[in-house]
Amino acid sequence: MITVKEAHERIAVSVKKLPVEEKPLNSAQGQVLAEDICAGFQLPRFDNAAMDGFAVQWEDIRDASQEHPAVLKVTEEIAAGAQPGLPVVAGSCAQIMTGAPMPKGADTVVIFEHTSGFGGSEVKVFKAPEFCANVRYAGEEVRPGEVLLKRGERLTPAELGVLAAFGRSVVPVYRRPRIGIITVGDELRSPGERLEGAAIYNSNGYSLGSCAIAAGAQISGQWQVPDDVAVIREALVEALSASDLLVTAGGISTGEYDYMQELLTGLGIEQEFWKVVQKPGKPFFFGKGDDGKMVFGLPGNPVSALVCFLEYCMPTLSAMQNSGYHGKIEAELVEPFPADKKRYRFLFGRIWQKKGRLFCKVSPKIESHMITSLVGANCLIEAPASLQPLSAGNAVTCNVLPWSSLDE
Ligand SMILES: Nc1nc2c(c(=O)[nH]1)N[C@H]1C(S)=C(S)[C@@H](COP(=O)(O)OP(=O)(O)OC[C@H]3O[C@@H](n4cnc5c(N)ncnc54)[C@H](O)[C@@H]3O)O[C@H]1N2
Ligand code: MOO
Repeated sequence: MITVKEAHERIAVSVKKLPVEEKPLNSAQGQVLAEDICAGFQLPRFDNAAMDGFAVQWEDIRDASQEHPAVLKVTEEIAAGAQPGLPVVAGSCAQIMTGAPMPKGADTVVIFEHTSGFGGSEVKVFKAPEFCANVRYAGEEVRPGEVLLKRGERLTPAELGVLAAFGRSVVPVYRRPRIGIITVGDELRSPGERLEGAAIYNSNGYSLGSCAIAAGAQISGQWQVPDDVAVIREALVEALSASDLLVTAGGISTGEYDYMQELLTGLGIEQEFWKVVQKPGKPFFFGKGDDGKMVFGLPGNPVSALVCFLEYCMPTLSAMQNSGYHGKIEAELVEPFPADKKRYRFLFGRIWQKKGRLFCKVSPKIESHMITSLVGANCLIEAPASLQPLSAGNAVTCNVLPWSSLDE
């Protein structure tokens, strides 16, 4: 048996980064940038109107009022995407739309609500804005060559919007990890099937698959197999050839029908460790193929499987994409934490913020078969082995779930 820390270390040194690929923007969401992206041009590219109205020389309208409007000759209309034709000179102006380039000579835009309106050859201005109001200046947002996005950033709507604004149609990203998920057990049935006798529904396939997608992975296949050596072996061979990383759940303990460890090593997966001093998830297995493919053998209990995935597989999937994994934070217990006497313990719970301090408590259901202990949880709380339960007021480490956030 090895410690949680050693398990992390063994896994971390085994990670191999995935190759870089050029991906069309509209299919790159959630992938990780493989290069810094610099601005190819300034933004805005040219001075332009921030509001619909009239591009004017401020000197002409500075004293305009309802009673004494300034009257200007309208020389042209400039729509967004059009080029101005004539310069604005003293006594003249151009009707201009938001985003349209400012004509030469104009320094200010008067919004149309403060004028007699669009359409005439003359316009009355009833109210003057500040000098240079309603103009967006070339380069005020981004200078040419400026680093816009850094390698290692995950592409969310924000990054995708920025890339598109600079005309990128493809983007260099680390390939998504292809993950194979095998769930094992004679008792398993898929949701939608009829349950008979002592059968149960396969929840691990779904919860682990969902975690993998949250980590930016691509599921290469899901295999739900009975406790049958030949069938499991076939699934393992298929899944290994289709995946960069393989996760199995179930059959990894020491029961009569727990074949996974033997089958994996029999297929040439070199065992790095099997069994970690943790609760839940003691019979956790990790090994590598001679091609470096990583194999995680998770225990079948639904909470144990998820704890192992969150603690070990999520950071691995991030590291394979050269992306950092969000850090853990400390919070103060408001209720006791049932520390284990011998094993490092993980329990789902809630963390929240109050007056600048972080507090947490464990979910009411804490056993490793209780999948509903996750409902309403937003973090995984952890604590080293201790002969006494930890009391309210003690600090513990929390890992906010990747799909959750801190409560206010
Ligand atoms: N004598 C011992 N018995 C057990 C030990 C031990 O050390 N000595 N370890 C216990 C611990 S801890 C765990 S965790 C489990 C892990 O066992 P396995 O990985 O072999 O898992 P299974 O036996 O296949 O299943 C355990 C449990 O989980 C249910 N299960 C399995 N797969 C799914 C799934 N896809 N969806 C929902 N539920 C699933 C299964 O029906 C069992 O109830 O072993 C303890 N026993
Ligand atoms: O360690 Mo097992 O994973 O407690 O349930």
